[in-house]
Amino acid sequence: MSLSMANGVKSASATRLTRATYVPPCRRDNEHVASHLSDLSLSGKEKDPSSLNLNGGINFDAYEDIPVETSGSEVPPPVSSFFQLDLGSDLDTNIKRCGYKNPTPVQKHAIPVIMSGRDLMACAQTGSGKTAAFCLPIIAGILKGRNGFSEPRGPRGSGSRVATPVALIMCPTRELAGQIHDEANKFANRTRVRIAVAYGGVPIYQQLRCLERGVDILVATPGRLVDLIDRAKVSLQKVQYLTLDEADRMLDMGFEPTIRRIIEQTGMPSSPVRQTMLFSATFPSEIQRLAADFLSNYVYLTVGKVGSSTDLIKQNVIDVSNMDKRRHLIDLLRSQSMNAAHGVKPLTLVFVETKREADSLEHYLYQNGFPATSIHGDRNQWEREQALRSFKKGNTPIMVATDVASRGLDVPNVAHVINYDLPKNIDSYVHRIGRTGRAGKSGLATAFFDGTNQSMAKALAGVMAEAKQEVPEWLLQFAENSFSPYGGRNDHGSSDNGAYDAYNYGQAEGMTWGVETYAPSYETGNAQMGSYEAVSNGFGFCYGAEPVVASGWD
Ligand SMILES: Nc1ncnc2c1ncn2[C@@H]1O[C@H](COP(=O)(O)OP(=O)(O)OP(=O)(O)O)[C@@H](O)[C@H]1O
Repeated sequence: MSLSMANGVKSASATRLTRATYVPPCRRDNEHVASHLSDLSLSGKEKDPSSLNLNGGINFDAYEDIPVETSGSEVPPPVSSFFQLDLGSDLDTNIKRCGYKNPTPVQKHAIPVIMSGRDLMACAQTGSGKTAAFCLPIIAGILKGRNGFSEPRGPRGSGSRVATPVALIMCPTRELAGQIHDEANKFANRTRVRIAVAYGGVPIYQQLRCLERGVDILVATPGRLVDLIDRAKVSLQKVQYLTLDEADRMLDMGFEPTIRRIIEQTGMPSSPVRQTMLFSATFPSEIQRLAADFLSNYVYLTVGKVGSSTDLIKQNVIDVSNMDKRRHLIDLLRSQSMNAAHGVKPLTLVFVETKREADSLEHYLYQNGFPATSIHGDRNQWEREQALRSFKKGNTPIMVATDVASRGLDVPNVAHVINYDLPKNIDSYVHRIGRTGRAGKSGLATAFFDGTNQSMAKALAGVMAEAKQEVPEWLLQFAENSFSPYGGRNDHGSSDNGAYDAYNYGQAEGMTWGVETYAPSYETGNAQMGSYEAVSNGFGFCYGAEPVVASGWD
């Protein structure tokens, strides 16, 4: 926690409020929520949530104040427009087609670094465009024959049955892999760059068929990749670009030995022949070891503050007893829908602790006239994809979710995230609320705080203060009385499952990156479901398929 946050908490007035004396300002909260949602500036065209094109309406001024720090020698300067990047006419066209007018801060800084051939360790806030930050320069590099390769790799026409991608993007979950694959395909549209995705839980033969057509960029989860290598269906000997996305989470999930094996024992060219990019939200010592082992002369880029949320998200916390939560939720949703601009039903994501509660709350909402769906680990893949599709289209504008939906899920129009049950650690909170307020849009996050959440008070107050949010006096009082300084983090600021942020790490371990800031907001591992490379119906890994993608929920 930053000094300013800590001070903010400590400087709270000494008035002690107890739960018995405190009266939750429910009505005021609901009015506040409703007015905020009606301010979310939906234009006429955006009345139908499924038709929203948020990319065109990005408020880039919102990013102007974000602190950006770089360290490393001779860091290539940032650009201010995509065209300055000289990505090539195909990519310029595709960027326009995607509706991207200007690069986001992480893109402004990271793309020139990657295009210059340097290794990169980058960290940026949720929803700030990290995927394009690594996809665009890789595709441009392949098209331009940078790093000595101008031809697509793989079996196509080569007589070989072994796919030999020139770029490998590794990530922890099948949903994230699908999402990256989808994004990369948009950028590579009508170019000769071929992109495939491979993840576990689905029959491997479908993926093999795609790989046999030849692949330049392979997006993969570690387990399935090892399987493909062992079957001699993929060779990494030609890999020139290696990206580890959500690297910290892969480590949390126990993938380190697998990742090390893939990088060190499969014939992949070593650094600096190979260019390596590491995208991570937090910087535990394992990540630094990984960086030291696999990156050379790298640039370290940070956009935003460690473990913090973007101030695009209006955070609201309401003291409500466990017994009153349902009634309060209904009140909240009712006033939200009554006040919603132009009758728009804002997409609302409600996070709960357990799968059972997700089912039960979905049912309860339906009974009370709120079309809702749910997403959690006990639902099969078809149900999950259905739920997500229905949510995205606004048919069921409320989705009740467990933590499986907290990370990476990119549903552009989520207007409101409600932490019906607060998570156990603050990282998770930051990831959850990061499902709204994406790509320069504003969003709203409401947390229900009850007596069982006292250990979260200090961290929650800190995250709110850091994002320039108004912290209620009663929360500051809880924070003062709280025993846990980090809200589920251990003494080093680490979340329960191991990762911690550079800021806390820097304080605890004397780390000097030359910056005081950093890290965006990924949550760390979620043990709710056993497998992270779980089942899919097979959509999404052949070209032209239209996958329902969402990362981070498994
Ligand atoms: N330059 C841009 N202009 C407009 N929209 C953009 C731009 N870059 C990215 N986006 C859009 O912003 C959204 C968020 O991007 P992305 O999913 O890459 O964020 P992220 O930083 O990886 O988020 P998370 O940390 O939650 O995974 C996506 O819908 C993406 O299409």
